[in-house]
Amino acid sequence: MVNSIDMQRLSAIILKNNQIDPSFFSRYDVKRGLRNNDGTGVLVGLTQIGDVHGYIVDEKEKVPVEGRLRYRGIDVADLVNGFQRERRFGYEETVYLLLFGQLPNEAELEEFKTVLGSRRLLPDGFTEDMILTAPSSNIMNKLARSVLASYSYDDNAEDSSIENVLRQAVCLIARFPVFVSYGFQAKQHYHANKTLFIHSPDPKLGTAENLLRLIRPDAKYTKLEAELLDLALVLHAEHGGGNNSAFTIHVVSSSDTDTYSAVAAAVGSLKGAKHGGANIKVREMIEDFKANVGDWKDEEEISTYIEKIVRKEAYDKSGLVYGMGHAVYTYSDPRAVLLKEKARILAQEKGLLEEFELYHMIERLSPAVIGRLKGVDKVICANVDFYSGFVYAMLGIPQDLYTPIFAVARIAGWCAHRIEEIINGGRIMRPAYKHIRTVQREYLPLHERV
Ligand SMILES: CC(=O)SCCNC(=O)CCNC(=O)[C@H](O)C(C)(C)COP(=O)(O)OP(=O)(O)OC[C@H]1O[C@@H](n2cnc3c(N)ncnc32)[C@H](O)[C@@H]1OP(=O)(O)O
Ligand SMILES: O=C([O-])CC(=O)C(=O)O
Repeated sequence: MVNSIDMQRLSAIILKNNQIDPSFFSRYDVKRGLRNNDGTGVLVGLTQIGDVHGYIVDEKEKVPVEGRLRYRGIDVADLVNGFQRERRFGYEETVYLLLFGQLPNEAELEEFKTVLGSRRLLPDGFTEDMILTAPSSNIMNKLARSVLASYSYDDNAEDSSIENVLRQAVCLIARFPVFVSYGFQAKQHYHANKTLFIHSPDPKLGTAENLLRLIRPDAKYTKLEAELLDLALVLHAEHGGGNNSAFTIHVVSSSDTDTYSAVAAAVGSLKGAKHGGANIKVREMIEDFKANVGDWKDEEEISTYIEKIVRKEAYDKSGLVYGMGHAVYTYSDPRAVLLKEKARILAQEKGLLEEFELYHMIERLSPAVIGRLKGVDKVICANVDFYSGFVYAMLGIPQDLYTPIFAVARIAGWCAHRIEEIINGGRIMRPAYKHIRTVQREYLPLHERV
C-alpha cells in the first residue's frame, strides 16, 4: 500500500511519463473521440434501431438542421402524440417497438405488459444480500452492482442465443426500476438516517407508476405525475448506436461476453457527467447560478457568470455548461423541446416561472459565450439533460434519481443494441492505437537502478 505522500510523488511520475504531445494527434490523423475533423462521428456501425438526425452533409459541408429522432422508423413526436391521444402510458409500447422492431397490436401489448409485470419481483434474498448490504452513495454504482449480481441468480447466464438474451433483457427491463428504487431507499436509510421503505412492485402497474410507487414513502402518486414520468422514459429510451453507453454495449458485446457484463459497463458509461450524469450536473449548476447571480433577469450578469463557468472559474471548474451541446444535434434536440414545454407548464402551475425563465436565459445565452470563448463555430443547443432535472424536481423526484431514471429508460435501447450486435456484429471491435515512443530502453537489473 502506498501512503498519501507516496501517492503525490507517484502521481507526479505518472504525469511525467504519460504526456503525449497534442500535435501528434493531428500528425497521425487520430480521430479523437471517434470524430471526423468536421465534428461528425466516424462511421463504425449500422443500425435499424434509433435514427438521430441533427445535420445534413451538403457538398462535404456539415449543414445544421432541426433535430429529429426516430425509433425503428417512427418519429418520437408521433409516437408520443399517438399514445397520449389514446390516454395511455407509452413506455412499455416503446420497449416493444425497440426490441422487436414493430409496434405491438392490442393483444401483444397486453401480453408484454403482463410479462414485464411478472418479472419485476427480485429473487429471494436479492434485496437483503445484494442491495441493502454495502449501500452506495451513488445509485448508478449500486445499479451496476445489482446488474452484475443478477448473473449469480441466472441459471443460464452465459447463453448468448437470441431467445436467452431476450429473456435476460425482459428481466432487466422489468427490474431496473426496482434496482434503482431499492438502491435509493438503501442510500436514504444508511447514508441519510431516513426510514427504510421497501414496497413491493405491483405487477399490474407499468414502469413509471411502479417507479413512483417504490420511491415514495406512502407509495402514492397522481396520474399526471406518472404520465410525465412515462413521457420522460419514452424520450430517454434510445439514441442510436453511437452514443457513449450504446457504443459501450456494442464494444463489450463484440467480445462475446455475457449480458450482465455488457449492461453493467453501459450503466458505468451513462453515469458520466458528459453523458446521462449531466442531468444532475445541470440541477447543481442552476443552484450555483441562483446562489451567485443577483438578478435572474439581468442578461449581462448571467452572461458574465456563464463566461466564468466556461473559463473554469466557477461552478465545478470543468469549463462546461451542462445540458448544452450535443455530438449530433445542432439547432435543436427534439426531446429537449418537448421537456422544455412540459417544464414551462409545470413551472406555471407551481409558481416557478422565474426559475424557468432563468433556465431559458442560460439556454439562450450559452451558445454565443461558448462559441466566443472556445473559438468554436458549431451550432449548440440544449440537450435532453437540460430541462429533465427541472421537470423531475417539480414532480418531487430526488436529485439522486435523475441519472438512474435515465438508465431505467435507456436499458431498452441497450438491450436492442446488444441483440443487434449479436445478430450482425460477428467481429471483435479492435481499433488501433499508434505507439509513439521512439526510444527503446534496456532492462536494468534492480541493483543498478537509481
Ligand atoms: C444524454 C447525453 O449524453 S446529452 C449530453 C450531456 N452532456 C452535457 O450536457 C455536458 C455538456 N456538453 C458537452 O460536454 C458536449 O457538448 C458534449 C459532450 C455533449 C458533446 O461533445 P462534443 O461533440 O465533443 O462537442 P464538440 O466537439 O462540438 O465541442 C467543441 C468545443 O466546444 C466545447 N463545448 C461543447 N459543449 C460545451 C458546453 N456545454 N460547455 C462548454 N463547452 C462546450 C467543447 O469542450 C469543445 O471545446 P474544446 O475543443 O476546447 O474542448
Ligand atoms: O447521443 C448522444 O451522444 C448522447 C445520448 O445518448 C443522448 O443524447 O441521449
